[in-house]
Amino acid sequence: MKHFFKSIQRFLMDRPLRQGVLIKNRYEIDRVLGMGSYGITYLAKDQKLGTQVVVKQLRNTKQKLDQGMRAFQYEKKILARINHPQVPQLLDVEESSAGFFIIMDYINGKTFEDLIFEHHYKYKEEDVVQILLQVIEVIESLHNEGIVHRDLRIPNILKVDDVIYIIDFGLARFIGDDEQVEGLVTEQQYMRRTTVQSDVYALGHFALFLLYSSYEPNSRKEKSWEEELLLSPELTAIIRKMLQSDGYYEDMMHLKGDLQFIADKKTKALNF
Ligand SMILES: Nc1ncnc2c1ncn2[C@@H]1O[C@H](COP(=O)(O)OP(=O)(O)OP(=O)(O)O)[C@@H](O)[C@H]1O
Repeated sequence: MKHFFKSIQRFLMDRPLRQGVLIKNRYEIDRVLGMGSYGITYLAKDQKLGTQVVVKQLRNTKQKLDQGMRAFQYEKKILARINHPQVPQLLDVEESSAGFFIIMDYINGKTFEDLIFEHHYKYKEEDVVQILLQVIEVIESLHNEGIVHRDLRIPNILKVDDVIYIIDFGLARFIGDDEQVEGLVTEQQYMRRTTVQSDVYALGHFALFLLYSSYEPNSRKEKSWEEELLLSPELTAIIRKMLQSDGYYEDMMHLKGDLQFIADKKTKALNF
């Protein structure tokens, strides 16, 4: 019974804000975009500028938990540090009895998850090389600022008119700012390390996700991605190195160099 009342209380406390609610007397809630474990993300309107913004609210039930508050403060600090045109900019913060909110740019685009699963885009090797080069350009500058994203997946990489944007810095960390990763399975551990290699590793999976969009299975037998995708030996070697199956990339610059080599080779072949 006690447990039942507790869950009802939690449900009521964590109900998303209604449409029309004003944050900081300025940001008018429109609708919920997503509900994560610590936060609720809304699309809102900045009444002063007439623009759309994203409001991320720390769940009321998480305010008293160290972990929840730490996650909120960390995301705020990371966004405040980043100043990149392809990353949402931190616009405002509200920390009062009304709640804890981060206000940032709204990136009105399509995620690669939307593009693959809703719009049925099929990415071929050349496309993937070009997309990776664009993503790496952004990530490399984050790394130069001492930040690792640690959650580079298809729902967090967007396209707006052919320009790539990176969102969701909820798991981002300053490089070397270690934390416990016990209890995670090996693959998660790789992605959660606070080193640049965790982003390289995640981008290896991102690349495979894109490449599988144009894969048509022709047998029921389970095979490795190398056997299924039949990529060029050069791209196979690069992805294997990204996934640390065969050496590893020290940084994004080396990865970019290898990808650029493939891209240039393709252009040269076309010019003949
Ligand atoms: N700046 C932004 N611009 C556009 N859409 C955004 C932005 N930030 C978040 N979103 C969208 O809002 C939704 C929820 O975002 P968010 O990533 O913050 O939380 P989540 O994915 O639900 O949870 P978690 O924090 O556990 O990843 C996602 O669909 C995401 O695409």
